[in-house]
Amino acid sequence: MSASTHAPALRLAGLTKTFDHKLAVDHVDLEVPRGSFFGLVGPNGAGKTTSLSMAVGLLRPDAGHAEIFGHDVWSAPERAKALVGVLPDGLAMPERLTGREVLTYLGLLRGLAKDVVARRAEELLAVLELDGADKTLVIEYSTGMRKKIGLATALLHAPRLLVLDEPFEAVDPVSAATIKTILRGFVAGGGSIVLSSHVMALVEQLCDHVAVVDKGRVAATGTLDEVRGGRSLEDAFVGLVSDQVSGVKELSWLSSP
Ligand SMILES: Nc1ncnc2c1ncn2[C@@H]1O[C@H](COP(=O)(O)OP(=O)(O)OP(=O)(O)O)[C@@H](O)[C@H]1O
Repeated sequence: MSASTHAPALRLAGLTKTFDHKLAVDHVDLEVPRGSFFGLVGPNGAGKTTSLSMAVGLLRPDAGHAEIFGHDVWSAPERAKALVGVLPDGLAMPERLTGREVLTYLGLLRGLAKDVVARRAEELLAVLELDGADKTLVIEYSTGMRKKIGLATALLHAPRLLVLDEPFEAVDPVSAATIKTILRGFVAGGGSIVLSSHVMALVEQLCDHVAVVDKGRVAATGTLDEVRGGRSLEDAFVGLVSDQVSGVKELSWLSSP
C-alpha cells in the first residue's frame, strides 16, 4: 500500500470530541512530519488518548478530520489503517491465547501470508524477550508484558507510522531499553512515530518533535528545541500548564505537629 507522496505522516484538522457535554478535545490541529519521532505530552485528562484514538480511527470525532499519509481515516479506512500500527491505551487482547497465537491470529486477519506471520512472530517474541512466555496465556501476562505484546501486534504488518499511547508505562528498564532501540531503528529506517508519555526525560531522549496538549487544545507544538525554548521540557511543560501547578494547596494535616 503506497503512501501519498507529500502528505505528512499524520494530520489532524479541527478534531473535536465531547463526552456527556464535557469538551474533551477542542479543535485539535496537528501535523506529524514524515520521518519524525513525535512526542505528545499533557497533564492527566488533557485529551491525549482521545485525540490519538480519533487519529487512528478507534473513536469517531464529533468534528474534524484525521489523515494518515494523506488517507482519510474515516472515508478511506483500509488505506489509512494499512499504513499505521497502533498501541492503544488499555488494549483489549484475546486473553485465552498465548502471545504467539495472538500474533498469528492478528497477522492472518491482516492478510499476511502464513509463513510471513510465523517468521515475524518468532522474531518479535525473541526481540521483545517474550519467547520465554511463549506458552503463557495473555491473561497471565503482567502489565509490562501486555505492553510488549501490544507493541508486537502494532509492528507485525510493517506499518509506516506507529501511534503508541504510553508505550513505556509499567515496562521495566531493560525492556524499555529494548523498545527504545526498536523504535529508534524504525525511525532510522524511514518510519514515523507518535507517542504519548508523561515522562519528559524519555520524550527529550527520543523525540525530535513535541506537542503539549492542555484542556483539549494544543498549547504548543514544533521541534523539541522550539517547544523547550532553551529550558528543559519539564520546565517548558510546567510553564504552559502552570495554572494547575500554582493552584496546588498544601495539605497541612500531613505535617508533623
Ligand atoms: N469514554 C469516555 N467517557 C466519558 N469521558 C471520557 C471518556 N474518555 C475520556 N473522557 C474524558 O475526556 C477527557 C480527556 O481524557 P483523555 O483520556 O483523552 O486524557 P489523557 O490526556 O489521555 O489523560 P491521561 O494522561 O490521564 O491518560 C477527560 O476529562 C476524561 O475524563
